[in-house]
Amino acid sequence: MTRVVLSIGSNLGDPLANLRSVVDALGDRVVAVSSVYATAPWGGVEQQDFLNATLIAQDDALDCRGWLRFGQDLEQRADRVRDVRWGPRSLDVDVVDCDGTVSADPELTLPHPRAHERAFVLVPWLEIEPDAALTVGGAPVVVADLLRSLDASEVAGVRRTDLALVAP
Ligand SMILES: Nc1ncnc2c1ncn2[C@@H]1O[C@H](COP(=O)(O)OP(=O)(O)OP(=O)(O)O)[C@@H](O)[C@H]1O
Ligand SMILES: Nc1nc2c(c(=O)[nH]1)N=C(CO)CN2
Repeated sequence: MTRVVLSIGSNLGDPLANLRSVVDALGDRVVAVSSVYATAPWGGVEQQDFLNATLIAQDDALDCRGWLRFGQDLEQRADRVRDVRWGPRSLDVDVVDCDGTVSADPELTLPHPRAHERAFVLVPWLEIEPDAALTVGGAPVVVADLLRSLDASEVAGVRRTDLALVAP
């Protein structure tokens, strides 16, 4: 049994439908789904705002690599084109955490190497797991503390919408 934290995002096509496709594919493996947040683009590329959410899921058979492939398969199904780094995309599925595993493998770095810098990941995560912690630089850090140390303007760029993903 593995328990993962997934960050999902979209700013192309029908972003809400793209996010819903992940919840649908997970089915009863969903443990918790955050609200959907409209977020200002992170990373310096000028583009449309994103919709983002964070999910917790568990599965008896999938290992951490299996979760990576699961996400990549859904990205492909959403016709994701790999073009500009940190640019527009129909669907991005990132493995933020997988059972607390720490790995520097470039194909699957755990925890996700940039999750701790991203309010669009941490704010929704905190909503569904208020005592969440993430390993940063080899030590566990409480997500609420990570958020406090992020640039206030980035946090201010995260706006909760009244759209909600409904878990099955
Ligand atoms: N924890 C992880 N979750 C998802 N992909 C990862 C992870 N660690 C490494 N990768 C690798 O990152 C590669 C690039 O992923 P992707 O195209 O989604 O990056 P990106 O969304 O542009 O940027 P970022 O990784 O900063 O979110 C993938 O081929 C994947 O193998
Ligand atoms: N707000 C926001 N910004 C981003 C996002 C995202 O999901 N949300 N994904 C990116 C690609 O990794 C780059 N920038």
